[in-house]
Amino acid sequence: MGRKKKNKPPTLRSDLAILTKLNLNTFVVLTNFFGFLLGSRYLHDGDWIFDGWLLFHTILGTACTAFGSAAFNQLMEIEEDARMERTADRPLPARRMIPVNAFGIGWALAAFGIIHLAIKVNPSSAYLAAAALGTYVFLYTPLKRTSSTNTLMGGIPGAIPPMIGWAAAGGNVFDERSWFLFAVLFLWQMPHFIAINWLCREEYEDAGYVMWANGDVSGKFSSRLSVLFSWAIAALGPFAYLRGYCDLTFAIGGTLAGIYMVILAMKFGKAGDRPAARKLFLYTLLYLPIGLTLLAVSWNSLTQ
Ligand code: HEM
Ligand SMILES: CC(C)=CCC/C(C)=C/CC/C(C)=C/COP(=O)(O)OP(=O)(O)O
Repeated sequence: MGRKKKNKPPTLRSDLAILTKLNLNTFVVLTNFFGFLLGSRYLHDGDWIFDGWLLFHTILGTACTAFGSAAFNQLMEIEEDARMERTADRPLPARRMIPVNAFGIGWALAAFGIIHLAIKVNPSSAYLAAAALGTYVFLYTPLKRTSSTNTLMGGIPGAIPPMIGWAAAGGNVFDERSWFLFAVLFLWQMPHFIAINWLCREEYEDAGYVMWANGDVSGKFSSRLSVLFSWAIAALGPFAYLRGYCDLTFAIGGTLAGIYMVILAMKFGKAGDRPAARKLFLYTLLYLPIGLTLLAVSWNSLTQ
């Protein structure tokens, strides 16, 4: 997310990509897309045909809201970001962008995103996007300075985008399947972040953040937590199958993909070193497209 190696001189374009956390939010859009796909398949006899324009408006609105929320998050953490090597070269701490400009960009993007969803998609998708922005900016971001529960709270905005997609496709937000999508993303974020958190723990400590990995030199605590959440991820396969959400493809494939995460989390605990933690982090990034694709091909429709 931040630029660590200064291979190329920063440009306005690269600074905007950092301010909006383009890489991370590309994945957010991916989960949004899968939510839409699963909602459409569920409501339309398992058909792969869906409304392309509705999908376009959903992705545009969600992406802009997420980009705007990233700018607000960075506006609130200028001093902390300046103290961490990973984030020191972001445009605000590096003073290449003045806060008022970032504020304007954040406002314009977030307001456009939410209003666009409300007008072009539906009110529930707009409410969900506003809830994601609110929990990210007003709950998670300030909590990083005071409580390690911040990671659980950060899981909330990260898990809402697939629900936005589901609701945009016409799915009921309160349907158990919509909450299942929330659970997939919520659980996934834990090993994903625990690995990064451990890798950057000294920086987080120096910046004054209260995180799970603070003081965990051996990595044992971080590993135990990631093993626990990875087992929960593996259990999503049988759970979805038994609830009738999907067929055996995700039941088996999703479970195996989750078990591999358990193995990597255990190996990280044994080795307690950076390569093992990095492997776990990279695998979490791989799991997401694999797990969501398996879920999409496996997904049952309302009439099945
Ligand atoms: C509790 C929630 C989350 C936290 C605290 C978190 C934190 C982070 C951090 C600190 C990095 C940067 C690693 C680095 O600079 O080397 C990162 C990378 C990444 N995260 Fe997350 N993340 C969370 C949720 C998500 C979600 C919901 C997604 C998307 C679905 C996501 C996708 C990514 C991707 C694609 C990267 C790698 C790209 C990059 O480093 O720019 N994360 N995450
Ligand atoms: C529609 C909408 C608003 C979606 C929001 C999706 C979203 C951005 C989720 C946030 C996930 C998260 C807590 C990332 C870590 O941020 P961090 O700020 O701790 O990372 P950093 O240390 O790199 O700044």
